[in-house]
Amino acid sequence: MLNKIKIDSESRLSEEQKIKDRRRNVIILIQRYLVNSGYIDSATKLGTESNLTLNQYDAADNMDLYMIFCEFEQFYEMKFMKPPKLVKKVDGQSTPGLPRIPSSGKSGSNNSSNSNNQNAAGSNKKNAQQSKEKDNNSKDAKNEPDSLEIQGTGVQQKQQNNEDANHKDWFDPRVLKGLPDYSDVPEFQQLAAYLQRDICSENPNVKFSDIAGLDQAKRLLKEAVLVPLKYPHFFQGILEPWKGVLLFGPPGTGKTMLAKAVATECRTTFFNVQASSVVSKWRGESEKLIRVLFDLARHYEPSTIFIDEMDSIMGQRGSAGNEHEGGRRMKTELLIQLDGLLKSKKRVFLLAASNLPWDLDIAMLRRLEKRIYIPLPDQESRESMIRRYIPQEMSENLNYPQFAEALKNYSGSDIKLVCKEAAMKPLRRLLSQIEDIQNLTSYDDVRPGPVTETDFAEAMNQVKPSPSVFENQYLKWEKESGSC
Ligand SMILES: Nc1ncnc2c1ncn2[C@@H]1O[C@H](COP(=O)(O)OP(=O)(O)OP(=O)(O)O)[C@@H](O)[C@H]1O
Repeated sequence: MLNKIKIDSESRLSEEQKIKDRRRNVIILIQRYLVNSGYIDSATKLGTESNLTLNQYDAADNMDLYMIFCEFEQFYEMKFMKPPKLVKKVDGQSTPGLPRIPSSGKSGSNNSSNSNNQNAAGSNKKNAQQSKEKDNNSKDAKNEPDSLEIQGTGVQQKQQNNEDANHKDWFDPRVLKGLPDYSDVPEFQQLAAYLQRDICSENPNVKFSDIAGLDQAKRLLKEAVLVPLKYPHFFQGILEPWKGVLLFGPPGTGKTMLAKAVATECRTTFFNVQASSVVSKWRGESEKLIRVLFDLARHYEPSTIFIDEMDSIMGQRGSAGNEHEGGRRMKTELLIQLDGLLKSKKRVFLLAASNLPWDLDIAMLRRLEKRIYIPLPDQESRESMIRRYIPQEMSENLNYPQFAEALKNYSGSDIKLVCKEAAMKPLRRLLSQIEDIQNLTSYDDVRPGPVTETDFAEAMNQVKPSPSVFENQYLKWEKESGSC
């Protein structure tokens, strides 16, 4: 026993020593870089402030910071097929936790004293370094906007700084963290790799503002995920954020879009699970898959798990006498995982969607704390969808309110189909004219004509609304079991 304590203590000390050495090395390498670049004052100040000077230690032969950066860039590019983002633009305002360096006054005088102290050799080297850095910076600037951020720790900070930034690369840095260690269970490793590849999606790039209407659902989802991530200290005790939300309603009304908007705007890692395909693909293994799914979501927190068609895996237990044993085990595992989620402090959020909420298992329903009805779009939402898909400049005086009224009972995805069909009509007319024109050398100035009222009316006749026989049933269920 004593021996074990001694070994543990020695290994802890050795780990601590390694960390100290690493920090010392970083300071020394920075000082050497500053001196070589002619920033003598800054190097001296750093030496004084850190109590570490180049008289005590110096960079080893053939070792300098610039070279380390180059090698890191090469390694990263080889591994991820793109250059790393090492620095990011800031807005010049204060950033939480980081003291800002004044941009004038003191630093200006530093610069001038710097120049006094520079020797010729240092100055030459500095110019060479600066031009090399300029090349690199301009290369970086093209690849803006995100910084290299590992583990998604600065979620709130990134939200403030990059609200309008292009979200293209936001997901990759978190994945840099690698998969959890399943070396003792290779089977789980395989499942984790599958989940990461096929289910853990890149930035879905849907904003709440892309979704027409559904204001109450948007408000609630923001309250459940976005606000607690931004202001975690308000959401303690009884105000713990919601962990499980059910979106129910007819098909094609924007449930998946809402889930994607949550993931995009809250910058959470997004796991998009199509329940029926998981069950058929992983028959017999699906309970393990559920376990690894929640493991991964915790690992890459903050995360959103979206399970579509929840009723296909969480139908009432035992109701179908011939229920598959594997299916039963999977349901149980899902309930266990949800219990864990509700108790844990990890920022993992489950969003489930169902067209048949009355078929859901009661135990499951109890764990989905909020149940929100996503109805067919109202007049205003229908009009805004038509305007988005066929904007005024594409149409010939379309009477938008009138067509929105005529599309009552159409879902969002039905409306999209109608608009697509209507927009195809002028294109078809154009294509048939092009076929008749001999010797057409350039298509550059050839454009389809506007969408006319007749085009739209014909498209409406062609695309019928998907039958929504359950509308009354949804309302009844919302009255009895909804919660928002
Ligand atoms: N409220 C909406 N605003 C804008 N577009 C919408 C809206 N609702 C639906 N759509 C359009 O319909 C398509 C399908 O929507 P979505 O996949 O979110 O529906 P869903 O409710 O998840 O359907 P299902 O229940 O069949 O999975 C979207 O890609 C979008 O183009």
